[in-house]
Amino acid sequence: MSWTDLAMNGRILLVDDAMENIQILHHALRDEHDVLFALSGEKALQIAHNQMPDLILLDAVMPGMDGYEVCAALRGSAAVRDIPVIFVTALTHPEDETRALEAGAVDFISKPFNVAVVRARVRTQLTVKRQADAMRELTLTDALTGVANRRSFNEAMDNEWRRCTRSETPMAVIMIDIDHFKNYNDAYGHQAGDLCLQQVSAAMKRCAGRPPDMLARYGGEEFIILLPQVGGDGAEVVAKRILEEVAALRLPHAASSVSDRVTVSMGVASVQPSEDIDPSALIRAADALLYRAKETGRDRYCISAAV
Ligand SMILES: Nc1nc2c(ncn2[C@@H]2O[C@H](COP(=O)(O)OP(=O)(O)OP(=O)(O)O)[C@@H](O)[C@H]2O)c(=O)[nH]1
Repeated sequence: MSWTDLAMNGRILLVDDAMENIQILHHALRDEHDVLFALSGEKALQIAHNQMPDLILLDAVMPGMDGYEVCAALRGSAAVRDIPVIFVTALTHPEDETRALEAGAVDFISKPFNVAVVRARVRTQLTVKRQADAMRELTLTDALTGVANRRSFNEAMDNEWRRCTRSETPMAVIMIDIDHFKNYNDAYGHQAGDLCLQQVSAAMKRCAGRPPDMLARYGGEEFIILLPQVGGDGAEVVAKRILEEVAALRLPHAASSVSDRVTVSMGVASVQPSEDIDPSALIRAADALLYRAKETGRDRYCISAAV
């Protein structure tokens, strides 16, 4: 994506209780962006959650929920916290501007607005937002395999742990390690090793692809799968599928004592999350079971009922 593209084709949500203001802004932005609108703060929050706009242009003074309250509500919700907000308002005092910025707005446009200025400011904020998104993506993704990294996994684990505690649903994790991977590198070279990691991770991703599931690279050749709202039985189905998918890759591994193909070992653990248990206990349990899978012959999974 070029620098110019970064500033175009955004999804912009216009929030104003006066339809004529929406119309002017819509007219100004529709050629460059996909424009949504809401006539109240309440509706704006609903659309923000459902449509995930890239940017919100928000009127400060509205009946019912005003712009400051909408901004605070957006900042309080993890799902929409990062959507930038530009205040658009007839208020002209520096205190109004300060209040908007303190509420979390990234910019402030005064009414009556100049269409060219609005367009330019929207382009700027869209570019900043997209750069921030790309940066976030980089910090949460493993560069070699494209799957989540350990940091991203830890974040998801904490969030899902809380969610499963609240909803009283179980959680499972599968710790996965490629068998005799050191020998693989030694036999085929580091580049082939990298390719193997990419192929095995892609195969595993196909096995746990439901929205809350997460595959992450946990260490060098160690991966972990987070399965929220899944118990031991469900996790075992995923583990079996992984054995099959990795076998189906048919990647030669002449330096393995287990098979002439690349294989994996897994530890599968599940638990009913609660505030009394630390999420790390589940990971430790999966790790111990992975160790047992290695000890008892590799190319298999070991599972325990619950932590
Ligand atoms: N090619 C490649 N190799 C990696 C990468 N990260 C870690 N490794 C290698 O993975 C190997 C891990 O080896 P060990 O932990 O000794 O285990 P193993 O050989 O897989 O043996 P078992 O786990 O007991 O089956 C080491 O040789 C690391 O250098 C990577 O990004 N690319």
